[in-house]
Amino acid sequence: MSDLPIKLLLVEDEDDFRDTCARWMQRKGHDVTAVASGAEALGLCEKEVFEVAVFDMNMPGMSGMELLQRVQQARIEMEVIILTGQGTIESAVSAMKLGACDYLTKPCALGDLEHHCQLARDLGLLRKENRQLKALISRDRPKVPLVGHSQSMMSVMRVVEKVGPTDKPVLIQGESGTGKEVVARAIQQASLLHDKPFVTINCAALPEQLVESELFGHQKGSFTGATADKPGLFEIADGGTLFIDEIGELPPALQPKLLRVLEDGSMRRIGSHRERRVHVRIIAATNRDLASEVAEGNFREDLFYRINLLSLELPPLREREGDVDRLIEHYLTRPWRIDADAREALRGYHWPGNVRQLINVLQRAMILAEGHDITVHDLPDEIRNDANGMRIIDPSSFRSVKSDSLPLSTSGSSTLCDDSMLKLDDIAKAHVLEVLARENGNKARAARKLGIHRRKLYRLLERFEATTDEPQTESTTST
Ligand SMILES: Nc1ncnc2c1ncn2[C@@H]1O[C@H](COP(=O)(O)OP(=O)(O)OP(=O)(O)O)[C@@H](O)[C@H]1O
Repeated sequence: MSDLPIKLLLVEDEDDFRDTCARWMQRKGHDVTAVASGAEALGLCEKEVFEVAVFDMNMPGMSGMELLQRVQQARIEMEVIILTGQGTIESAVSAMKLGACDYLTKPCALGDLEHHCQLARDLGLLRKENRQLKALISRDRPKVPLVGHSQSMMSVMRVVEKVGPTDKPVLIQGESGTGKEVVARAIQQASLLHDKPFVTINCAALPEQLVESELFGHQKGSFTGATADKPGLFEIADGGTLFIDEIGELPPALQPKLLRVLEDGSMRRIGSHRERRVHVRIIAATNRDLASEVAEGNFREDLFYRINLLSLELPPLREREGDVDRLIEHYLTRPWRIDADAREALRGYHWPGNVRQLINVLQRAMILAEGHDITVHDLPDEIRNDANGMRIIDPSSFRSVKSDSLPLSTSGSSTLCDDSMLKLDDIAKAHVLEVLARENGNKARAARKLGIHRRKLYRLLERFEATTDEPQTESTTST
C-alpha cells in the first residue's frame, strides 16, 4: 500500500467529528477538503478532482447515499467510502451496489479511517491503470529495434540514451519515414517511465475538432456526437508518455492548450469546467522545419521553446553510410536472398521515403521474386533507372525556366569551371523551380515532392538566389 498523500474530500455535517477527522488526516500529510453538506460537495467536485471521498450517510438535505448517486450520475471518477452511525447489513449492501468502494461505522478509530482511505486510493489507481492498459492494448505496437550503425545513427542513439532518463519534452525532427516514432519509443524505453503508458496521436491524420477531443477528451453533450464523457489521451497517458506526431500540424487554436499542459500539467475536457492535472512526458515529432513555422507565424514561439528543450534530428537514409545493408539484413527474412546487383541498386538509391520506402520495396520484391532470390528486376523502375545512371528528368520541366536565370557557377568565385558540374546544377535548379511552381510556391509540398527536407529546399533556394544575383564575369560564364 502506498503512503503518498491522498487528495481527500470529507463530507460530514457533525462539526466536531468533521474537524477532528480533517485535522488528523492533514497532520498525516493528506490534502483534505472538508465540507458540511452534499450540495457543497457536488459544487466542489465540478471544479476539482479528488481521489477519495468520505460521505456521512445521515446528513440533513442530501443524504450520503443520495450524494453518492449524484456523483455516479455525473460520472465523477473518485473512490467513495460511506460512513454511518447506524450500520446495518442492508445499508452496507445498498451503498456498495450504488458504487461505494467501502463502508465504515462510527465511531471509528482515526487510524482505521486513514487506512481505509489509503486502500480506496490504491483501488482508484488500479482502476485507472486498468483503463490505461485497455486503451494501450489497442494502440500499442510491437517494439521495433533501432537498426543502424552509421555514425549519424550512432550519435542519435547516444542522444536517446542521454535524453531518455529525463522527464523533459523532446522534439524529434526528420523527413518522413526516417523512424521518428521508432526513436520516440526508444526514448521511452530508456526512460524511468518505460513500464508506463506510451500513447500516440498523429495531428495530421485527424480533423481539427477531433484532435482536440482526442487530446483533451470531452464532456457528454459538449458537441453533436458527444454521446458520453470521454477521457482524452492526456488522461490516458497520465504518468507515462504521449507521442505527438506531426506536431507542426497542431491547429493554432490548440497550441495554447498544449502549452498549459506543458507548463503546469493542467487541462480541461471540451465542455467541462473541471480543471484536471496530469503528469505526462511529451515527445513530439515533425517533418516540418518548426523554426521556420515560428518565423512564418504558423507555430507559437513559446510552445516551440517548450517542446524544443531537447531536440534531435534524424538523418535521411541516404546520409546513413552502411545502414541500407543493415536494414536489408533485418527486414529480409530467411529464406530470401538478394543478389549483388540488386543490393548495389538499393545502396545507391536516394530514398526520398527513407526507411519506410526501403521496407516497402523489400516487401514488394519478396512477392515478385522468382523463388527466393531477389534480383534487380524485382525492384521498382525508379530504383533500376537510378542504378543505371538514367535518372530521367522530364524535359518539359525546363520550359518555365528562362535560360538567363540559370545559375552560372556553383561556387561563384571559382575561375576554373567544370562544365559537367555547371550543367548538373542548372538541371537541379530548373527541376527544383519547376516543382515549386507546380506546387504554387508551397515549399513544404515542394520539398515533399522532391524528397528532400524542407530546410534543404530553403538552403538550395538561397544558393540559387545568391548565384543568380551575382554580377556575371567572364570567368563564370556558363557554356
Ligand atoms: N532505424 C530503424 N530500424 C528499424 N526500422 C525502422 C527504423 N527506422 C524506421 N523504421 C521502420 O520504418 C517505418 C517508418 O518509421 P516511423 O513511422 O517511425 O517513421 P516516421 O519518421 O515517424 O514517419 P512519418 O514522419 O511519416 O510519421 C516503420 O515501419 C519503422 O518500424
